[in-house]
Amino acid sequence: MQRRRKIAVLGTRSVGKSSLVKQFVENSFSESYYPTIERAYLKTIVHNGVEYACEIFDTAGQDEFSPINMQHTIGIHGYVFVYSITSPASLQVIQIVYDKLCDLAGVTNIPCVIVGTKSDLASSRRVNWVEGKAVADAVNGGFIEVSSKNGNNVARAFELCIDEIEKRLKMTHGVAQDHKCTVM
Ligand SMILES: Nc1nc2c(ncn2[C@@H]2O[C@H](COP(=O)(O)OP(=O)(O)OP(=O)(O)O)[C@@H](O)[C@H]2O)c(=O)[nH]1
Repeated sequence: MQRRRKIAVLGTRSVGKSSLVKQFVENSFSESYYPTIERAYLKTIVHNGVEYACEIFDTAGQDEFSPINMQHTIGIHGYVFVYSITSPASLQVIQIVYDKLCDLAGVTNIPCVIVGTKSDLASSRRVNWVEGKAVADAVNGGFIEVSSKNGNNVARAFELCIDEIEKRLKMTHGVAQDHKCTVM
């Protein structure tokens, strides 16, 4: 049976959210930067022998002052929080956005994966692997570094998000079901 999973991709501006989603869904990458308004993508994947119909919401960038859009909470099963390995500030924003989401939802934990993008830009790296992993550990989420330019680890990032969602559904329902793990 196919399972439907809704995933929201959050993170500050220009970290590579759209590039990550487009590489995953369309296997394409562009060096150009077009600020995102908001867009949903559909992609079906098979992971651990189960078919998942994923609805992926690519959001406009948030910063530490952005209010959380309610559309980013209702019906969402899990989150991909994106920062760039070239920007320490973008990693800090993740913790802030995560805390705001938890406050809004009245929960202490949200199924998520922390994704460090632009891993191909080794000479511009300003956030090391350990620093990214520490934030992921603090929010109890998965962690991975990816390059949307060369495709490295992109699919794995979404599989890790599915893993976190399934873990949560098993905890709340005893067995992974098609329920929405609505954080509201
Ligand atoms: N080298 C490299 N560049 C990347 C990578 N991912 C994104 N970029 C570049 O970074 C810039 C911003 O990427 P976007 O995907 O538009 O970023 P975004 O987070 O969706 O931006 P907003 O819509 O403003 O929130 C673009 O010029 C991309 O080409 C990557 O993995 N490697």
